[in-house]
Amino acid sequence: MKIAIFSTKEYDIEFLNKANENFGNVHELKFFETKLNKETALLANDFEVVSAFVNDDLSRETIEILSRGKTKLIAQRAAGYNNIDLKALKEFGIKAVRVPAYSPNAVAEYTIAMMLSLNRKIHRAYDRAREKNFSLKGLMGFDMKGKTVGIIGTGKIGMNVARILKGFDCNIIAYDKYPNPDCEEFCVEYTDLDSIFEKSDIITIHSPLVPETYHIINKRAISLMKDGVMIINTSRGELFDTQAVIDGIKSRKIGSVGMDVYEEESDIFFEDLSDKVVEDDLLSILLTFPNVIVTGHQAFFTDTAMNNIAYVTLENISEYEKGLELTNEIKSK
Ligand SMILES: NC(=O)c1ccc[n+]([C@@H]2O[C@H](COP(=O)([O-])OP(=O)(O)OC[C@H]3O[C@@H](n4cnc5c(N)ncnc54)[C@H](O)[C@@H]3O)[C@@H](O)[C@H]2O)c1
Repeated sequence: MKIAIFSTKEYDIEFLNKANENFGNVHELKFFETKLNKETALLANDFEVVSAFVNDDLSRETIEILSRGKTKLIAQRAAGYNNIDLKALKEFGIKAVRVPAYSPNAVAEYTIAMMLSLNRKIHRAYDRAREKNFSLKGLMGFDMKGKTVGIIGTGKIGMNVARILKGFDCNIIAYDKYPNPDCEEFCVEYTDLDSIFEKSDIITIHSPLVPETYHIINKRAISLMKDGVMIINTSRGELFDTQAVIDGIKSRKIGSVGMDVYEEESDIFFEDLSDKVVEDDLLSILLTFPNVIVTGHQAFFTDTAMNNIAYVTLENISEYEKGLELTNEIKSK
């Protein structure tokens, strides 16, 4: 089957070609480096299957253009699918599949890496050592043992964060719209959202981006938090009200922030902009703070995750091709 694969970097091509060998190279993969959006959708005119990544824009307009061509299936190479208009998919008779769990460990481990780096100021010590500055001034952290960590969203990733934090002897509290009974073994105590804000030394978010979670970290939430709180977002940028987070850092209410995602990341992340002027003022401000770590949506990026993403994407497409039930179908509500 001919598949138009958008937003591809060298590493995507490598892993998808390798996975295709497992399927006897039956899939005809056409790689497009460009993002999929209403301007580029015509490139997929002749393809029954289109594969997209997190910052591809599958809004109604894009889907309508795809529907005028041959496209019948969107294969999302990710777990989250907030970039896809599900109502439009239904309207235009296009199905979508995703990779629900390519490696929750990858994202959970990265979340912990961010926590530890911010706490122990590894990012600052690294820069200092390169300048042969071995002063410890400003590098003091805190023991993780006994600290209260609030996890918002205890699905596959949030639960793995709890599993790792149990090893640090943290006190783990959580909020989830649908609490996960499997989390109990990691000593997770469920509570309401405001209590998470009020009681946590560290808050980490692992819920999807849905209308209820949009700007879940906002001015009001921040006002309830402990002074010096650490907040980590490896989920989706829009869970942060970025301006409110910046204000919270400036007022010293927030002690540190780790962001692997950003509200306006779609034209910025995954690109090398090192010789360009970045026009995004909020991002520019965030990058000036010593107590903020911003990374470019890399929490998923391990060899295990890349293998799984490539393999499950092609398996999803094979199911479609054979007319089988789509195990990982994204159902419109
Ligand atoms: N940075 C990255 O590289 C990266 C990679 C993969 C996933 N993610 C993000 O991580 C998110 C979580 O992934 P997952 O695999 O753990 O998903 P999951 O579906 O297993 O878990 C999500 C959890 O959030 C809960 N939830 C749903 N609505 C909620 C609400 N309104 N308030 C609080 N909790 C709510 C669900 O009940 C569930 O327990 C994804 O949606 C995606 O946005 C980021």
